[in-house]
Amino acid sequence: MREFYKHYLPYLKNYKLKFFFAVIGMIMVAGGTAGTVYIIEPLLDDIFINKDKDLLFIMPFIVVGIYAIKGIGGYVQKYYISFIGQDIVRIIRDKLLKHILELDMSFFQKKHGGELISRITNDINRIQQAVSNFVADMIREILTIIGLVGVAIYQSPELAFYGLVVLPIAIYPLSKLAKKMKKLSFKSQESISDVTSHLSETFNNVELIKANSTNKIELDSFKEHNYKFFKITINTVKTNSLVSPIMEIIGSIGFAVVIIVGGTQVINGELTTGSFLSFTTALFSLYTPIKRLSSLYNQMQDAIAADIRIKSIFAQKPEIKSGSKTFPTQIENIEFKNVELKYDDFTALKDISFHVTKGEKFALVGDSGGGKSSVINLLIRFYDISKGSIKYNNENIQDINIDSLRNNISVVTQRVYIFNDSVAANVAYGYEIDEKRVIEALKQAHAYDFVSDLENGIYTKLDESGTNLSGGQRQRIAIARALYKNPQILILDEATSALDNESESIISEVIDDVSKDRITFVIAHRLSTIKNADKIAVFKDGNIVAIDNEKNLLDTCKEYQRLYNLANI
Ligand SMILES: Nc1ncnc2c1ncn2[C@@H]1O[C@H](COP(=O)(O)OP(=O)(O)OP(=O)(O)O)[C@@H](O)[C@H]1O
Repeated sequence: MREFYKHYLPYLKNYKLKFFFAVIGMIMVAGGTAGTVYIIEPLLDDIFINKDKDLLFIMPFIVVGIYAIKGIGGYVQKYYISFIGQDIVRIIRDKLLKHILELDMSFFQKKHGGELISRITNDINRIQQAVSNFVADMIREILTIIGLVGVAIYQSPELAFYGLVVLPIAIYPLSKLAKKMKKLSFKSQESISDVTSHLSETFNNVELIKANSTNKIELDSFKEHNYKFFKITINTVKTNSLVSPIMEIIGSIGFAVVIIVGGTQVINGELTTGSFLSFTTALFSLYTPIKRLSSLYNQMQDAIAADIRIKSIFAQKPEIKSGSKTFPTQIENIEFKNVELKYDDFTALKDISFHVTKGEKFALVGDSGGGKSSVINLLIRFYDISKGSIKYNNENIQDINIDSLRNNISVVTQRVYIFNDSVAANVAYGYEIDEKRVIEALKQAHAYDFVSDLENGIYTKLDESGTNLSGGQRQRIAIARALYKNPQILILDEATSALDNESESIISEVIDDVSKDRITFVIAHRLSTIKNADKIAVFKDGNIVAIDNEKNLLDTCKEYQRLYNLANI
């Protein structure tokens, strides 16, 4: 718990004034509660027994006054504490997403999107309870306890001793429950993360699920996760609900002793009825804040578990470090020299060497899994090499600033991302919209014809999943987006695979056109797309078996001949 607050206390420091108001509110609530208990004594002894008429008319005002103080205090405390908690959570959420987005691609390959969503939403919500409400509730309950104990001791120190001495007995079972709660909290957070992951996977693959009629399989597997979460939640409720009966049973023992001792004192005239009643009410009222404190402690375990999960993400650091040099203003050449790439223990690229100069189109072909996309991963520095070197104009890739590198490269893949925004915003993604340039890019990508037929032209809103466009149209929007950036390096990774033959041949011409003053990499299974490439690298099992133009490869490279024959069957 100390660790937890060490982590969040610095955040609380920014809210000193708000916290001060909240504490005033808490003091008003605690004072009000103690006051309601205290007034029982004058109510009974002075008004009912001594028949004090003056007090009879003052008392209703006092009662209303005390409750007003308690009510206003409660409101002030709740508002400021919620404000602090929600604001801290907002800041942590932003920080967590910023941190996650800076992590390496390898992190995202290993983590489910759903799990990450669960961390940013569910786990952080659990922390919100702890950083504000729990602190506030704890302070308020402790102040209330102090107030009530004060009243009890004031009325009768001896009875207070008998009434309160039983409390330590409760500590053992309650601490056992707290330990159990901590374990359950971990399980519960893992389980809700499974539920979220499953949901996100289901919605991402809804096409596949519907096309294969696997609704039932998906639903059954979801039901399993969902039921597991339910069971853990019920276990949590069971554990948490034990706090109350334990406290009450132990409390009743103290009360029984008080009845005997206090009752005797009242009968013998050593204690007034009012004092006795005021005391017993204080004692009764005392069990509620103590019960709440213990329950809060249990819920705190939930927040600690969430905090540990969140910290484990904050502890992840990107291994790919940005260099300090800016990307060359004019790219002249790119060189791979004896490059090796490992994904954990698996060597995906072995001894890769090639050289590309400005204006060239460099094609990568080969069987699936040959290593083509891995070369792209290296070009944009999603991964670092384990051997060899990659140079842009004789500058080592590791020395170049990553943002500046990526700002100069456009990648179009088979998987097209369309954002829930206008065509123009989709094309200019990441940059200011310049209407002229948007239209120019759309024209270059042969997309302007169908875009200008849309209801609002380039300002037509597109669906997030791009469902109001055909596959080929989406692909052309993606190509326009890549061209809008006017990149020095253009990478097309199976970018024409969704296009029909006619569109594909148009796009092939576009590629020829736009590749003149930059370096273009093209991966294509359809060899017709890359027939004009200046160099074609033939990949097999992580190696390049030959690099040449199509004519020479057809004459000399058996692997290329095999691919060519397969493509033309
Ligand atoms: N992130 C990754 N983690 C681990 N292994 C990977 C990763 N990405 C690719 N691989 C493995 O590296 C090898 C090369 O993959 P790569 O995607 O580069 O092939 P490719 O030639 O582009 O294939 P395709 O034509 O199917 O896209 C494959 O065996 C693949 O399983």
